[in-house]
Amino acid sequence: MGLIIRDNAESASSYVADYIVDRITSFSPTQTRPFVLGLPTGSSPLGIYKSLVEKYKAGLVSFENVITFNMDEYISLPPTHPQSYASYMHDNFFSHVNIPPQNINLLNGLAPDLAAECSRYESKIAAADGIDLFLAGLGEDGHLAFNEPGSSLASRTRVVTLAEDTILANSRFFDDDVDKVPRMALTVGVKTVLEAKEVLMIVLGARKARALKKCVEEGVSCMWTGSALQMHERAIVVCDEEAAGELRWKTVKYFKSIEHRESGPDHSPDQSLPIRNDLGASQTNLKTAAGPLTPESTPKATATHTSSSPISPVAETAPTLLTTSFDADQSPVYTSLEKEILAQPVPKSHGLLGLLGTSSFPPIESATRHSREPSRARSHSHSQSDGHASDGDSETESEYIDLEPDRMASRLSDAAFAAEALRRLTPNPEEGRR
Ligand SMILES: O=P(O)(O)OC[C@H]1O[C@](O)(CO)[C@@H](O)[C@@H]1O
Repeated sequence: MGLIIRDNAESASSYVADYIVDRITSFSPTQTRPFVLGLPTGSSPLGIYKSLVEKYKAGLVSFENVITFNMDEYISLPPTHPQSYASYMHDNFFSHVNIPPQNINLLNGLAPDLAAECSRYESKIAAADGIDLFLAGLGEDGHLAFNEPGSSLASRTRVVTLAEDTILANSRFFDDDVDKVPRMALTVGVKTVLEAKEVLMIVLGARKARALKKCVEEGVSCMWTGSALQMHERAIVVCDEEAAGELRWKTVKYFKSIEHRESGPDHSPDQSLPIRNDLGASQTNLKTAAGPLTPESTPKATATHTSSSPISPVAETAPTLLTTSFDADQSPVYTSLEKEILAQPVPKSHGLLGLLGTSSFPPIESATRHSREPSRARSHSHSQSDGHASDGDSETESEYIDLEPDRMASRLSDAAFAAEALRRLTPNPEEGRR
């Protein structure tokens, strides 16, 4: 999952609008090969729709060969109701662009058989050969479409009961009267969204900060269904600074650094947008924890491995960035980012050394304590004084600080090998001072 952080809602929305326009134009849709776009409602996408309408009016994009599927609709509101999502889409987008009415797909919250309506919708998505790009928002309770906390991550289009949090949040569109908010809705499922070829999620404002943190920094959970995007190979979350307000500094720094490293001082942030490549299909400059994929950073002659498994944005970074490509002399070909990582000092962690595959190991150290008996005594007296039970063998981290040559080396049968082992061991600096 990639994360793009912009200063404010306007620049985040314009990033997304540029992205969508680029995807549609590079796809070059035709009547027989239309571009299929999934769409959300709510306050978050308003700036995106405004920008898309402007771009259409400026002749930068056409929706003539675009098919849309909206993600959700309230049950019981007629399409003409000002707060129905059908009205919302008509007012904010469809009536301003050249999309043919037959290309618009909306869930009908008044259908006599709601279950049949949901199956019809899934079949229609399948008949359109799936959704190319699903634009999504995020609820304050972390919902993706109307997949409220507890929704199955394998769910499909269905009838749902809205959560109290959502009813409260959406009451602002119903004269602040919670009683006017419908209690039920139709929504595409989490799996329906995950099956899209690409997902872009817009998250704006401080009231989404907690949900964004849950979805980006914590595990995939049915209690925060937006977190399911971690399982998608082509998912990007675009947020503003306010929504990013509860993310860890490490997370923000990491994702910003990917963008900056990619674009560099001479490149505009537009370099982060999808770029059409000469293979015919449009290729997206995705920001993943395994590094961005761009035609520039992925020369055709080389193969760059990017993991398709969910990757924590916070934890492991460097090991996943190593390119597995080689030039004619079988020497590894590294990107500038990888060269930068490889130039960094080798961490003094034995666990990472193996992953880095370097031969410059630091001297072998033994974790054997200088003397076990005094340590036991310390541990024992400590456990007695603080009143906690102890088996008398507990070992605290501080007890491991004193290192000495591994005495086991002297027991090696091969004398030359033992001498070499002893020579390479690091003596305990305290030893000499005693
Ligand atoms: O942007 P808002 O108004 O906070 O709504 C969040 C999300 O909730 C929904 O309204 C319900 O799915 C989405 O369409 C929207 O993305």
